[in-house]
Amino acid sequence: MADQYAQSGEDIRPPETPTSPANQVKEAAPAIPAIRWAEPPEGPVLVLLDQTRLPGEETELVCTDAPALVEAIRMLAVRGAPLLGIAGAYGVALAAARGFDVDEAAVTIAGARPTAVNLGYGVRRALAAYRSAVAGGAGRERAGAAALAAARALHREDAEASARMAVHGLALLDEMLPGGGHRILTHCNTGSLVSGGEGTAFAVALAAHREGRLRRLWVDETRPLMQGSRLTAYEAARSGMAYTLLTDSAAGSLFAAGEVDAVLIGADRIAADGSVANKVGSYPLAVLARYHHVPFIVVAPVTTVDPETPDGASIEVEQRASHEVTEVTAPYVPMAGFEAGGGIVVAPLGTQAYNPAFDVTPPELVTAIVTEEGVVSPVTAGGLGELCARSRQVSMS
Ligand SMILES: CSC[C@@H](O)[C@@H](O)C(=O)COP(=O)(O)O
Repeated sequence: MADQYAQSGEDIRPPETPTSPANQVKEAAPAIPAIRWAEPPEGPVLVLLDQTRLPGEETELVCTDAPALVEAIRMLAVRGAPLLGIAGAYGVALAAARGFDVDEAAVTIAGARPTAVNLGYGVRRALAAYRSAVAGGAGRERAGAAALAAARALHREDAEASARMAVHGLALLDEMLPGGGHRILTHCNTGSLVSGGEGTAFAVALAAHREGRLRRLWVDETRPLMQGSRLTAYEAARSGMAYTLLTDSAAGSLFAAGEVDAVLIGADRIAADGSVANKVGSYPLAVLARYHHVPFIVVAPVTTVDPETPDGASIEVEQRASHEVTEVTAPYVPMAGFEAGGGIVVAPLGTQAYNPAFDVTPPELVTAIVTEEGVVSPVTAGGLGELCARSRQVSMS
């Protein structure tokens, strides 16, 4: 493997020790928060860090109503399961605060993308708070305040969950890989850009980095929208961790070279049987991990477990436009209507692309699921009964 690195002309070998000076701990999160609520005089508005512009520009996108938020969600300015939940909750509060039809807003926001279960959860939670305030005699303003309080609570809880996932995930890594020096492969983006805190899978890698136990984060670029190269590499670079970017299709040779100790990914929806929907390309990694006897670890909050979806076949996988594959846009430039991306064309005009945003990994390929409540193996636990029960409790709170 060392020879192979040398041939590329660039020495990307892991540092001699995990705590070498090059591996300094810095702040991973962008200077602008992924989401924030602004009160008057700026608001009431919902302000998003426009993730389509990263890593080139850190710019904000201001949403004044539900249709603007729906567009931001569809074009992936705001994305990732936990953050979609938070955005959904704030979206309901926004509709209330600005005098729009709250029920209509809730329906359109919840329907913006189908796979991440957290989006609907966040919307329902804020809507329930709004309705219960109305039922209790509150006027529009007080009911809106109740929806906003629910959104803020979800935002805070997600940050707390993220911190606890990091603790459980790092303990699991240390148990599975005694000796430290973890070489972790991750896919898509699961850091502070998808969370009220430091994220899911990325938060675990960050914890390992801070403890001096991360030797290298291997970052899949994540075709076609490059969440890995644009966002995860950006967060990894900011944190000062040792990381290397690879094309998705290079993962096989990386496993074969014995360079991966564990795979850490997030999830958009976990079915009751332990099937995991995550960014397309996750399932092939699970197959590779099994073949190479490498743990495949999923990190997600309890709210991503969906007791109402019995199995993987029941998960709706979002299909996205052909142009995301037939054109290369860097950064991804949103265009009205989504008919064309306005990028560099890399396929014959008119080519139809198969472009599922997610794939589903069956439970037998999942070594462990890490939540804020602890670690469970879907196979040895015989399903996710307890986690489902917990998720039901949380979603009714
Ligand atoms: C905690 S993030 C888990 C997933 O939401 C993440 O891996 C992912 O697949 C995001 O997909 P995206 O299409 O960018 O919203």
